[in-house]
Amino acid sequence: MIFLVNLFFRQIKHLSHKMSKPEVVMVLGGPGSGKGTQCSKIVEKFGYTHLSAGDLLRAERNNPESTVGQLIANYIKDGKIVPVEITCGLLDKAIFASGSDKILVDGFPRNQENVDGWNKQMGDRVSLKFVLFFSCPEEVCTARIMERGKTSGRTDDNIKSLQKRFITYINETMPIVRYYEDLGKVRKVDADRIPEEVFCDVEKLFS
Ligand SMILES: Nc1ncnc2c1ncn2[C@@H]1O[C@H](COP(=O)(O)OP(=O)(O)OP(=O)(O)O)[C@@H](O)[C@H]1O
Ligand SMILES: Nc1ccn([C@H]2C[C@H](O)[C@@H](COP(=O)(O)O)O2)c(=O)n1
Ligand SMILES: [Mg+2]
Repeated sequence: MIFLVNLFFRQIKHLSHKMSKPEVVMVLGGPGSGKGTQCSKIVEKFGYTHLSAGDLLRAERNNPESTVGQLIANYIKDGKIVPVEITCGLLDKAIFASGSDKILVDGFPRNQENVDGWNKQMGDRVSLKFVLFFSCPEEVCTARIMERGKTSGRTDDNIKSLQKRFITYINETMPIVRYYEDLGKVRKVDADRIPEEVFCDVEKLFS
């Protein structure tokens, strides 16, 4: 009898675990604020799966069979935000393919269309833990990106694209940070310090 009761509760636990929604932390901040760098550290210390919207878009752009590759290439070079159907579709696929229940969504949502598309497609299927926001002055970010551009091979790591990315960030992404702030979801971290110091604050949010 005790064996059967134990088995029953083990099955319930197993099922509820399978049915629980992946927990998502969205990671926002200006170009070069250190989103990717800090995400790698979170992965290492806390076992999250890191999905960068920019990386997923670049992979899709580089896929010769993609029907939207050229469109993505144009948007990225111009520092504009790719239509949400594409980005959210890639994130959806990657989140559920990962099988992970702890996901970092890096660089998304970047505008109101991203928020609306996400809420519609993913709102009920994942649970938003918080939005990690890296605050960093534009001139610091610019210096970092120009340095990274010497070796990154990214088509948008040049001063012309970067200026456009910053305009997009100020005009379209900052209102989204404020939207989540009003919902009490934003955890702001000063990113204008060495990576290890930034991570000292980041890890407190996950511990
Ligand atoms: N705290 C830091 N101090 C100095 N350099 C940093 C710091 N964090 C990251 N970097 C460097 O700055 C560059 C940009 O960092 P990273 O790629 O993490 O930024 P990002 O926010 O993901 O940028 P993007 O939005 O362009 O993808 C990299 O070369 C990285 O090594
Ligand atoms: N939600 C997103 C995220 C990224 N992009 C495009 C436009 C960005 O300038 C580019 C690079 O992103 P990053 O690697 O810097 O995070 O990718 C987008 O359109 N929508
Ligand atoms: Mg990045």
